[in-house]
Amino acid sequence: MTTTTAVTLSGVTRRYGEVQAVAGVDLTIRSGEVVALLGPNGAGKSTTLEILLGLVRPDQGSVQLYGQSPADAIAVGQVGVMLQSGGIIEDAKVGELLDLVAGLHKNPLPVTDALQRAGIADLGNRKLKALSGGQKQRVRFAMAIVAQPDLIVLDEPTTGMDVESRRDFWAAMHAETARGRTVLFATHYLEEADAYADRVVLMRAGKIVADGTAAQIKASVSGRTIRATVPGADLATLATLPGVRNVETRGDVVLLQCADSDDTLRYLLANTPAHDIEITSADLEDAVLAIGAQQESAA
Ligand SMILES: Nc1ncnc2c1ncn2[C@@H]1O[C@H](COP(=O)(O)OP(=O)(O)OP(=O)(O)O)[C@@H](O)[C@H]1O
Repeated sequence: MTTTTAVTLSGVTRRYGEVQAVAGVDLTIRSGEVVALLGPNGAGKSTTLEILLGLVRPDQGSVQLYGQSPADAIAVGQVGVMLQSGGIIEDAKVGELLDLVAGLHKNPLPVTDALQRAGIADLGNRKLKALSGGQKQRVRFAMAIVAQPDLIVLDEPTTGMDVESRRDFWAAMHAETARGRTVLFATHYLEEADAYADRVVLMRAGKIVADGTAAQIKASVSGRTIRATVPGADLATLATLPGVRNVETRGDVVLLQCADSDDTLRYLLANTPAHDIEITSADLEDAVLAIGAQQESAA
């Protein structure tokens, strides 16, 4: 089987007034990859997906999906989309809406199959406006897969779902990826990226700041954050301690991102009046900060 390229973004930028929402993104996704686009609020994930889908024009750069424009790829049913809002007709019944979407495509799944795969086989006769947020997300998922697309693009698909629904949703998604579909999803959650993606693309301030497997990303941000009250802290000295990646202050509170928190802790206790010390594992925010700090110091 030859490997085709599903997505090519080259030098894509997009500005909204003062905000550089996307600041030069190059991204290639091969057919069959499951890619998480990870990053904090405002990182540029949604704008990147909107550009990729041809919903927003980039100021610069180009986009191809399967070697075509996004509009052409979507028109032939190669792309299924699940965005955060829109796409739903509140007064319609779930089955009617799916019939409508299926009718736009050449080779759709039977609607009952799409509903079943999305875990909402029992909701076909319910009106959209009577559904919970999580159930509506399932309907959006059914709409995304009914055309049997090669590529599924999802923007924060599990928003509004409880833990059990999230788990069911990802099981349904897993069944789609097992069918060889290419998946690109935006998320805030490192755990979702970790569990479900082969590849994690980390965005910050409109740029891709890391791109690799979840294991590679985690290895690059391994370490701990020490949070301590350090009256009169000498930040310059703290920043030069071996293994300290980043130092920030909030008043008297110092936050130290450390590769080796034991060594840093020993130093703080021996040489400073540090107290109220807490040590936590790096979470996504720490990861983004740590990788961002590395990028800035390398620039
Ligand atoms: N239509 C718009 N008009 C003005 N500013 C916008 C618009 N869309 C996005 N932005 C701005 O561009 C930046 C990137 O936003 P974007 O929604 O792409 O980020 P995101 O990573 O998807 O964030 P979130 O996780 O909160 O959805 C933000 O500062 C946002 O306020």
